Amino acid sequence: MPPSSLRVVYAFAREMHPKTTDVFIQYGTAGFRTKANLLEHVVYRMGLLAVIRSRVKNGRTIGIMITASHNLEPDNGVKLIDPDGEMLEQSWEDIATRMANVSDNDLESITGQIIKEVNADMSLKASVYIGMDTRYTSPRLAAAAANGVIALKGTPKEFGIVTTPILHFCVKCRNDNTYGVPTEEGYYEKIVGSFKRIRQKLSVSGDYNTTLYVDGANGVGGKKLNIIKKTLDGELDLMLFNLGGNGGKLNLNCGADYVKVSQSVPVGVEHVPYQRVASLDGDGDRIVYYYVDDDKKMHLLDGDRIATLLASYITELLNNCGANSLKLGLVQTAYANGASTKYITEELKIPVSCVKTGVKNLHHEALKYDIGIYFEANGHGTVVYSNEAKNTLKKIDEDGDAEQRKSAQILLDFINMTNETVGDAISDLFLVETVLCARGQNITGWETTYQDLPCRQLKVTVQDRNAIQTTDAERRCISPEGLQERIDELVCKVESGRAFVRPSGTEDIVRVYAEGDTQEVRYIQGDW
Ligand SMILES: CC(=O)N[C@H]1[C@@H](OP(=O)(O)O)O[C@H](CO)[C@@H](O)[C@@H]1O
Ligand SMILES: [Mg+2]
Repeated sequence: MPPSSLRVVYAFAREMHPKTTDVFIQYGTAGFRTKANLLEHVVYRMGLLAVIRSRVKNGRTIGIMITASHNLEPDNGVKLIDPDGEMLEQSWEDIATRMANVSDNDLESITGQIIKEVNADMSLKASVYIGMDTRYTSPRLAAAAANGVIALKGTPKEFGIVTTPILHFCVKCRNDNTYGVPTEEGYYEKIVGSFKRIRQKLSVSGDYNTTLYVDGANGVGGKKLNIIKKTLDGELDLMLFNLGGNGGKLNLNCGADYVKVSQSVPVGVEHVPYQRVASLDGDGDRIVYYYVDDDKKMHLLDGDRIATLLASYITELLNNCGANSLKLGLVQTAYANGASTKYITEELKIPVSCVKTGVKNLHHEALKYDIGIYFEANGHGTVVYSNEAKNTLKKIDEDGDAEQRKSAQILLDFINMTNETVGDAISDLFLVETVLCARGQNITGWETTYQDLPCRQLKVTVQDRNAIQTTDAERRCISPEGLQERIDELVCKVESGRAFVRPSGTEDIVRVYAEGDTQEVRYIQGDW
């Protein structure tokens, strides 16, 4: 592109999407996230960067998602999606941060520098998919992203309001047409279609009940389930709550993050004892389950539970079809409940690894297995399958005996129902429902597999959260000096005690996590 036309681009940026704040913003665990009114220039610049990234990837499609997930309505955010539907490659996070913080005057020269550094051929075509969540600030930001793409002569395609995982899925399909059709309908066809196919093979039996209540967090996930609900032909009876009407506010006292962190039931949901409820987050990439008992006590079945449920079922199917040579493993973070890790290692006898917080870290570790299951305790996770795993199962489906073929077919549908690009509340919901149905199990049956250790998570505001540095997958602190020794002193007095602190990558706070064998311990050690 000749320099004169680039100059027009930057004049346009100054005019239409000026940088109005000097507050430094960083590409964190899940992209840029802050108050929506501070983001317009950042999103425009991410439009420019997505075009550069697409050209570095030979014109393959890149995604831009406008969302602040579980944050409250005044916030918003933006993140880039790489061609395989994965989170942006880590080395580009610094590039994104540089581009977001430079002054309007220096935008032109920095962009030029970056184009050189990454060796982008600016004569190539570039394609960018743009999606957004339901926030009232999202359309304006999505338009800024599209302006950025057009400015560098890329081709934007706007998907409107979609869940984050739907956009990841579409990006992947656009670059790999064997995965599916890159549209919202293509997504339903693959995920929901596979669910219905499996249901034809499994009869509803035992304690399983086809009614599922859903807390939609007043976000996009509930809205999409409302579309899906009409196509389920009675295979699953969804009762949807918190769909954004009746004055319900996005993520306010509802949704997966609220339920997990506050360990309380969301507002806006009718509570019937022992009825299982699935709670989604604002952009539909996280899910946790819960129920209330006769005493109105809430029982939470979080991401660790979902991971163990899926891992045990997949192991069972692998054994049934004689594909035991495939290596299956589970990936967690330090926030995983100690009881779940013990159950996975001692009962399921499945290898488990612990990595740093953030889905990208879990995803990459999971890819090391033939079948890698990863979940954050907060309900963000999925399963990834290697080509070797898929081919082995297809071969069994062709050559195996009747029993083996039956299990291989169920597993192949199970794979099809999985959004392998990223954690996906809708896909995970269908996976969980499939396992419970196959086992004739209700939510209390699922819960009995192990008992969670009581735990608490707190947020602490400090002057400089980056003063805290960690090691060993964030489980130990190396700075400031003396902090880890003090934690150790407290923890060693507690049976099954474990605690750690780490700076958040999405909020300006430090997170403190502690667990022990009884809830009371918390009061004895009042200063936790
Ligand atoms: C303890 C916790 O839940 N942390 C969350 C949170 O990250 P922090 O870096 O802890 O702020 O947001 C991430 C993005 O949604 C999510 O991946 C992660 O699990
Ligand atoms: Mg989310």
